[in-house]
Amino acid sequence: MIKIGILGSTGYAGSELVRLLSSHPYAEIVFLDSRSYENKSYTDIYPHLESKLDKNCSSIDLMDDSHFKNLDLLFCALPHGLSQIAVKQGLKNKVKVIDLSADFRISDIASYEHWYQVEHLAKEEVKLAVYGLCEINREKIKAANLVANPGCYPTSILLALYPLLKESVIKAQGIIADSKSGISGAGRNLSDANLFSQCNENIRAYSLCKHRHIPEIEEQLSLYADTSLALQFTPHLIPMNRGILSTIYADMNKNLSCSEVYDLYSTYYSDEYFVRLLSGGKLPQTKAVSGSNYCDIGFDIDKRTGKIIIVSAIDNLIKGASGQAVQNMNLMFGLGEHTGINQLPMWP
Ligand SMILES: NC(=O)C1=CN([C@@H]2O[C@H](COP(=O)(O)OP(=O)(O)OC[C@H]3O[C@@H](n4cnc5c(N)ncnc54)[C@H](OP(=O)(O)O)[C@@H]3O)[C@@H](O)[C@H]2O)C=CC1
Ligand SMILES: CC(=O)N[C@@H](CCC(=O)OP(=O)(O)O)C(=O)O
Repeated sequence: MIKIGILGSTGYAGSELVRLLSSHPYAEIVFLDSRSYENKSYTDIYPHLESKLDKNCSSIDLMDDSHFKNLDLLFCALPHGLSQIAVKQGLKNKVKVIDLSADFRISDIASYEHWYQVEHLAKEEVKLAVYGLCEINREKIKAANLVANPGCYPTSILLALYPLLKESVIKAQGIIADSKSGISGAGRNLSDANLFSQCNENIRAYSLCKHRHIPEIEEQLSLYADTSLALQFTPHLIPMNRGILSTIYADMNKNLSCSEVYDLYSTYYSDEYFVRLLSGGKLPQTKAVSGSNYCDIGFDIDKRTGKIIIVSAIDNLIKGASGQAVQNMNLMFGLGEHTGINQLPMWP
């Protein structure tokens, strides 16, 4: 069994992790960290896990090495800026770490500090981190001690663009990504902007030209394209609990038909368990991936404008966070990649 500690276990990402690990055949949860619910039964907070998990929360003092003694793996599901000391302590105690925050996703520390407006306290560890987009970095993840789990918007955009940039099918400059997210993407913390009465029957764009995922996405896309690039990214909040739909516009570099582009995508993804390529005019929708670790991708080419429009859908809390984190765990511990995360989507 893999002995696991979870920091930030009561947040939305943390609680989905707990749900998935509770039925994972090789996972044993050692501690469920929480500042706010110390000594409370986890199922008092999350009743859907009743009789599946009999454990109280504990507030973990990260400076106490004894917490790491019996651990194989630490998941950090804390808000960004708070994982750095935890990761340092985990690695020092020879525990593998998967961090769900943005703290280790960006290799350019100056860029991280600029976009996140915090000083990085674990700069050396950033060099050890592998960007945990499983379909693309699988071999590196298998050997990693520290995995930076990708952001939710980045996962939906990067998987959609990877084959096209690798094969220079599209121009690297001028890509536009327009994404919509359900409200759980904002986490469980109370905020005026996330009140039901302000989100329901409402759609709004936010963080125009300055969303914190921009440097993360650009860094990865630049690697695929082998040139630096700037992405136009606009996120929207929509009145749903979960789900991300990204619509991405790019200029074609080559005069290819839809079936040729489909074949190209297939060479990258036909063996990928969690990427579903849609054909025959079908397009992704959030409900068709809800509750699952799938990323659905569809596209069309507009011959009038010379653009390809790619649409991708994920569940922000699963492939966009906790499902991908478990996929990373499976890779790091030599398990079948879909162990514990092969739930089919819910419908309706
Ligand atoms: N929500 C999503 O769709 C996604 C989230 N992520 C990432 O996962 C991480 C967790 O996100 P999410 O679960 O949404 O966030 P939440 O706000 O829902 O949960 C974070 C949890 O961390 C704990 N915590 C510990 N210290 C602090 C602190 N100083 N301030 C606030 N909370 C604290 C809190 O639990 P307690 O008080 O019990 O200790 C809180 O419930 C973030 O880094 C986020 O970026 C990544 C991809 C998608
Ligand atoms: C709807 C909403 O507010 N979404 C969050 C992004 C989700 C998240 O938690 O960020 P990471 O993926 O980097 O961890 C936001 O825009 O900040």
